Amino acid sequence: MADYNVAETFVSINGEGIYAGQLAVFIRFYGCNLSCSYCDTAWAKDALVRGKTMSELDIYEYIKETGIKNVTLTGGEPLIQPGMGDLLSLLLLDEELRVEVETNGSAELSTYQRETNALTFTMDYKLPGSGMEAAMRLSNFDYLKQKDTVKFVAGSITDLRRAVEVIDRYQLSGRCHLYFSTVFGRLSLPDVVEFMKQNQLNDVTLQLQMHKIIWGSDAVGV
Ligand SMILES: C[S@@+](CC[C@H](N)C(=O)[O-])C[C@H]1O[C@@H](n2cnc3c(N)ncnc32)[C@H](O)[C@@H]1O
Ligand SMILES: Nc1nc2[nH]cc(C(=O)O)c2c(=O)[nH]1
Ligand code: SF4
Ligand SMILES: [Mg+2]
Repeated sequence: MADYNVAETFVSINGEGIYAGQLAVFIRFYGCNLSCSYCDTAWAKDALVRGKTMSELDIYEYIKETGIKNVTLTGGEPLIQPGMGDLLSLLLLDEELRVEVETNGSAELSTYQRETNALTFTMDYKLPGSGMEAAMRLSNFDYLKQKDTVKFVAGSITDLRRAVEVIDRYQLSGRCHLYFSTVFGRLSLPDVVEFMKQNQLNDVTLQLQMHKIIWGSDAVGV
């Protein structure tokens, strides 16, 4: 039984990814090994913030108390928490739950056993504007399944061009979901759509962070 450092827990609608628009219970883990230029959750790795300690059972019981079936594990970076494999195994024993892990692309994915569609990874590929591209673990692409997602958060058209290069070079089209998002408020959205048209990006989904549209970009706990 491991203990996990949890920055916050809440129920909201999922604003991102393949379950966007559906209710989800969020477990936001404390701490991150990267430092993206645009991080909207930098407080969750601030040394002054004390996360709460929760065991696997505490987390499971909290999830069940909410009555919500979509579970999003995020952070910070969830996959640097020791014991994460045990937590995932426990959550997946409950066939009612659908677990999504938001991960930053630097953590090893091959260690997680996945016979089930109830666990999906949304893996960021950090683009040049993040300052963190060198940390990407490219071998993760080999472990992605159809229901997983590679997500590119772009702060410029240069970033979008790099995303297309990565999709082409690693032949990601058709292998998993591909999402574009913008660093919130940073890029002109018509320009992003124009870029998608120009590049005939038939397999890419543009997603806007729905929770920021609903509650504003500075709201926490939503
Ligand atoms: C806060 S991160 C936590 C999970 C993990 N550390 C990661 O980076 O994927 C969750 C998602 O929010 C995205 N994100 C962070 N800051 C953002 C911003 N300012 N605008 C748009 N998306 C942002 C990240 O790229 C990631 O896809
Ligand atoms: N409502 C809402 N949906 C989200 N989907 C992914 C989030 C994240 O921070 O990983 C997030 C978040 O912070 N809030
Ligand atoms: S990896 Fe995720 S949590 Fe860490 S700094 Fe980047 S966006 Fe923020
Ligand atoms: Mg967020």
